[in-house]
Amino acid sequence: MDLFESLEQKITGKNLSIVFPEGNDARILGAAVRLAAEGLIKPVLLGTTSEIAAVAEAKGLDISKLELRDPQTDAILPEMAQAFFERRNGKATEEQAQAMVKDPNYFGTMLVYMGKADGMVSGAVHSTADTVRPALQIIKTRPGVSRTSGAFIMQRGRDERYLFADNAINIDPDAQTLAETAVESAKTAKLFDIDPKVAMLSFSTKGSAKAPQVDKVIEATKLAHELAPDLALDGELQFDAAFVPTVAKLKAPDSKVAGYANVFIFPDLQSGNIGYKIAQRLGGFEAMGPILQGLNKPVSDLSRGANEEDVYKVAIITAAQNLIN
Ligand SMILES: CC(C)(COP(=O)(O)OP(=O)(O)OC[C@H]1O[C@@H](n2cnc3c(N)ncnc32)[C@H](O)[C@@H]1OP(=O)(O)O)[C@@H](O)C(=O)NCCC(=O)NCCS
Ligand SMILES: CC(=O)OP(=O)(O)O
Repeated sequence: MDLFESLEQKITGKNLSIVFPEGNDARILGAAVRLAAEGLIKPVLLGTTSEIAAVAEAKGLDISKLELRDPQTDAILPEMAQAFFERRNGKATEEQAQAMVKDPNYFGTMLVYMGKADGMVSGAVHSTADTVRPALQIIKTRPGVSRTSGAFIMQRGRDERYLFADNAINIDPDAQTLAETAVESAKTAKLFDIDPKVAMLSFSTKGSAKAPQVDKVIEATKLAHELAPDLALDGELQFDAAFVPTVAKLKAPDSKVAGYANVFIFPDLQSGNIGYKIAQRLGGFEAMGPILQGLNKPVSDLSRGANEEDVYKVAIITAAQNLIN
């Protein structure tokens, strides 16, 4: 079955609502109208109603099925500011809380935190840092996960599909963060009908190079095995050893994962972010994400290079994350 047919089946009838803080962006508006018309999710768009209406009119879109909320004037603001103040627990004053919840990314994140929406999709206009920081501060990670990470589903054609992580969040992850990223990525992969075989990537395969950066991946592999003993996972592996069976036979002949990996864990954000964009722009893969993993509730960032179709797909993925979290 096609990936999106499968995800759509999973969310149909669940009446899940997704909040879009960038409500007056034409790509967001187009995707939201389509999602509502197809009855897949209930979109909640943030922004000034007149501005959203003007963009919709210019695009010829009917926004009658969308819920619009203005973070500057919404009646929930006092209750939200109090909930924010309590959640920040000494890290914001009451005055700061009242001001911060008017920011669309904070307002949207608070709707999710307060159970008024089932997920949030932002980042078509805002940077990753501005998009995800409210989620890190308010929604926070699930028990057992100390750091959230960002994954991409990489798809080419109908059936060729891999999961890459972390391509978005942790700049220089330590071994524990890498291990958690690997375990969370395997869970995310299952949502996309990938039977996970996880490769811990490096510039070294099984001791072929010596460096502190390699030691980190070796340690992360050990920790990941401890966290998830039944998971098919191996490292440290170069990408060719992880992916190409003939190379795997030469470089890692005893590995059950090498040559057949479909979940790739990058050792740092330089390699991860560069790696996914090369596969996307040179390799012809569609890159869906970044999907934030390990949070208590689903929040997704978008690349600022995203188009309307990307927004549509990331919203469906975000809604579907409710079913694994
Ligand atoms: C994600 C990112 C914005 C966090 O940076 P930051 O806001 O400066 O982080 P801080 O250390 O000030 O932490 C802010 C809060 O988030 C939490 N946090 C930070 N990183 C976290 C992570 N990976 N997982 C969970 N929580 C995290 C901190 O614990 C802190 O919480 P607190 O305020 O309740 O104590 C930063 O790591 C970043 O810029 N990453 C790269 C993003 C990027 O540009 N990617 C490329 C394009 S996709
Ligand atoms: C994920 C990512 O790289 O986002 P952006 O292109 O917006 O920096």
